[in-house]
Amino acid sequence: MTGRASTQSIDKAASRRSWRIAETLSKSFSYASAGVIYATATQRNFRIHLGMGTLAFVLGAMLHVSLLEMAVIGLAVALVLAFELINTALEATVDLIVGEQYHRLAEIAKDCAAGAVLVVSFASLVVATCILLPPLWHLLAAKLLLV
Ligand SMILES: Nc1ncnc2c1ncn2[C@@H]1O[C@H](COP(=O)(O)OP(=O)(O)OP(=O)(O)O)[C@@H](O)[C@H]1O
Repeated sequence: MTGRASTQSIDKAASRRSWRIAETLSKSFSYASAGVIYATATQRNFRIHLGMGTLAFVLGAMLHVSLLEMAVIGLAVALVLAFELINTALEATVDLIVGEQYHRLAEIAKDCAAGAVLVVSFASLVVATCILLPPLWHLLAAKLLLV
């Protein structure tokens, strides 16, 4: 079997097992948007990260950081939000499998997924601080010296 033929047969097998499939690109986009809307509506941490990300963008704009620095902040914020979405997906999958029962492996899976979010959140905070703190410090120092 060629590579393409085997990919097609895997796709067919996967679609047979799915309750619903995205037949068009626009439907695929709308299902993905539904995931983001769900996380925003139900996940407190997602909302906190969204707020922090917005704050970083506003600060960046106010401090006139370069376009490249804004792009780095954007990537850092997107990374945290994407990890939060994956964490939410994993939590839902674990709950689907074990329900309300305690299972040590469910605990490990959820704790590790939350740990992954913590690691990227911390790294993104360091990145944003490295970019925003020097100009913020200059601005505050200039204001204090003028007073
Ligand atoms: N079925 C389970 N078996 C064992 N431990 C579990 C189970 N479900 C949850 N836990 C434990 O409870 C913690 C919180 O689980 P929960 O599903 O509420 O995640 P959460 O608080 O929504 O996580 P996050 O803050 O990352 O969104 C998990 O990190 C895990 O330690």
